[in-house]
Amino acid sequence: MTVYLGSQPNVLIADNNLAYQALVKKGAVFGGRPEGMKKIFPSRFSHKTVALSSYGGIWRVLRRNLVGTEGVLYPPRIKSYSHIRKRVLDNLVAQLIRDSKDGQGHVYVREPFRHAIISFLFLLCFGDNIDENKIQEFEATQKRFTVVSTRVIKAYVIAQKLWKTVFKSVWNEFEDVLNSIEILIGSFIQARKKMKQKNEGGNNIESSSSSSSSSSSALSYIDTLLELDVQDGNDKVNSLDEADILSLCLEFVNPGTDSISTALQWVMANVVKYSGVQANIFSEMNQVVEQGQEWIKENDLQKMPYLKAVILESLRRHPPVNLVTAPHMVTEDVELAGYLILKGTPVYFWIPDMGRDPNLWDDPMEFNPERFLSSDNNKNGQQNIFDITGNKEIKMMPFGAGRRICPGLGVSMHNLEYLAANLVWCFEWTLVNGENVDLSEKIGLTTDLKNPLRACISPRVR
Ligand code: HEM
Repeated sequence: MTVYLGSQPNVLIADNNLAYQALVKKGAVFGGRPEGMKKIFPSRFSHKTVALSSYGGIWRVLRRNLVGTEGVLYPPRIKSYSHIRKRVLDNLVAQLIRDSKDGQGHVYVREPFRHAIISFLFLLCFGDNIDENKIQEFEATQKRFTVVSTRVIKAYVIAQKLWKTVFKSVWNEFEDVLNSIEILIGSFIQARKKMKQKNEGGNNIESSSSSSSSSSSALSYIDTLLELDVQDGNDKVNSLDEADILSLCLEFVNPGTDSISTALQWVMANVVKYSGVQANIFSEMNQVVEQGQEWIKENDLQKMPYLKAVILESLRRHPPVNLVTAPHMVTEDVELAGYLILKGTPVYFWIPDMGRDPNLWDDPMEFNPERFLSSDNNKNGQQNIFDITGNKEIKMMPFGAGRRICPGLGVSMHNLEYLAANLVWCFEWTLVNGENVDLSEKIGLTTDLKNPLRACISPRVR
């Protein structure tokens, strides 16, 4: 049996409160991962990743390495990657200007956004000194990997254990793309190892922050993985092998790329559709940044509650991830709302329903950022900030909730705010003549716009 929480036709139980109980109160019980997911991928592809590990020792070590105090996604460290974000922003703005000249003023945003996000995650993963052409090579291979992986999953759903025999061409294609990825990532790992050896005895890897020199600087995910020891049952401590590192790097770059870039596309679709929203963001920015400032800086963002409300409203109304990326599995028999859910049962949470519950939100299908602007002020005179983690109650859960909550939450929110703010600061966005923005959804691994966003942009003069 499979349990779905949400209100889709095949759903057994529909209630936000149940999601809260399952994910937060009984988090450890609902924190497993079905074994079936691991069987899909061949053995050379390691299963030692955060998302695929069941709740327990290995999961804890890998997750702490990612988001704990020594990790690259540790929230206070996120701002220290501002040089990478600025490099990505400059490229994105230049690309949009080029595209708008070719397209007589209008641009399609999906590919430029995707390239910006993959560049950011790539540089965070493999080191901030890598050239643009390597990013492009990786992006092309990664795109192929995503396409082929989707075929693999379909083949597995149809033929289960026999998929490699029944769908031999898919298997060959998968082997081929894995080879390319292995070679590419292997070369990044070697380059990073060499650079570390060169720096040994001298520079601390975190100390400098140059972004263009060949001796890189900011802590990268690869650095943390190369140093990591994992206890593999029976008290045996091992360092990660190359297959583990490969899988962890893919886990770092792949899901984040599509989810952040799709989320950014939804934000900008609403900005273009509702000119009042754009005007409010721009007016808020004008009140907090200095005159003539060329771009919105990281520290400016915390003075922009309206911008944050727009991002939250977009994630509520259009969560990019629909079913929690990987299904949860119940690790022991548990009772939920009178249902006995047996150990080993996969449980899916239909994320969009959680944020569109009419019992919790007025006019849930309306795009209304003001709903996040609480009139209560706390002691410091700052606006109360909506708790997106769901720790107190679940009203929406674009990043999941509980122990398995997305470790990329902090970096994703920060990147979304930074990029959306700067896109409005650099350009005025308007509808292409005679067109409206179509907010219909296309549901896949992420929920994308059915018709990719196209808009006119005019650089703002300052
Ligand atoms: C807008 C951007 C993003 C959204 C909406 C999103 C959403 C999600 C959701 C819904 C889950 C499932 C949580 C659960 O199982 O309960 C998840 C898990 C995960 N996400 Fe994200 N994600 C985003 C960005 C990222 C980024 C940038 C990274 C890494 C750099 C990342 C890495 C992961 C990992 C490793 C997990 C598995 C966590 C675990 O099993 O403990 N995500 N994400």
